[in-house]
Amino acid sequence: MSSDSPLIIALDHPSLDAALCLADRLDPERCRVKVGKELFTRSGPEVIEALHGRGFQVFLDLKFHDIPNTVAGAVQAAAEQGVWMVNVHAGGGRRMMEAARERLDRHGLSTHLIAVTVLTSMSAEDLSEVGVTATPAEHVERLAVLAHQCGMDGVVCSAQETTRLRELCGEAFLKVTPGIRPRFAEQGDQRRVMTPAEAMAAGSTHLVIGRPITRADDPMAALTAIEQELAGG
Ligand SMILES: O=c1ccn([C@@H]2O[C@H](COP(=O)(O)O)[C@@H](O)[C@H]2O)c(=O)[nH]1
Repeated sequence: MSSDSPLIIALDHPSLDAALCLADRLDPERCRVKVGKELFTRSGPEVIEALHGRGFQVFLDLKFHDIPNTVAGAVQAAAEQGVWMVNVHAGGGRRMMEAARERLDRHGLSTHLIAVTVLTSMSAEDLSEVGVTATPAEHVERLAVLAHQCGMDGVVCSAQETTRLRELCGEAFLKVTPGIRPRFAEQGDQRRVMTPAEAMAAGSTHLVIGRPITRADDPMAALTAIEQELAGG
């Protein structure tokens, strides 16, 4: 089943059962789902099969970052499980991203391959502490242009950067944006945030939303409120 919705729900749960409990309340026509490091490390590929069995398209968010040969193999393994999207860190560089692209193409695997630019939890101060003197926006632009040149289908960035990336990399280049915070939600550890409606207006193609839904007292009511915000109501 495929969804026209831009919403990707981050199933950041500590067990397979907890993740499927929420997935069973979600509708694969209304959203996609994301499996990240915690859930995948606990449950392994079984979670992907279980979500596919329920009709969901799955973004496997493991942010691969290693030498080119290792990342190419990991991306191939993910794509062979039939996931809709997989990602690598753009900071792994040109040869790493090109190796991942080449591996998927050589095996005729159509999984979307995207690159993480600067984590949405990072501020200018965080970047400077790890030796990056550019602003988050400047560094995102640099990494996104590199990812585009390397044949990535898009990037993970914050919604604050998408307008500029649309100019630099075009409409078709995917802009997958976590750090989405509806007005009712807490910011938590995220630093470069936007509301769902602001993010779509700025040019995000997909919105990744976790805790504002998964930690809500009523997750389905939170999802409905976000859908209504996006519908302009
Ligand atoms: O830059 C990034 C890349 C990935 N993420 C992931 O998205 C979700 C966001 O969850 P929230 O609870 O809505 O903050 C989470 O799985 C992250 O690992 C990100 O936030 N920023």
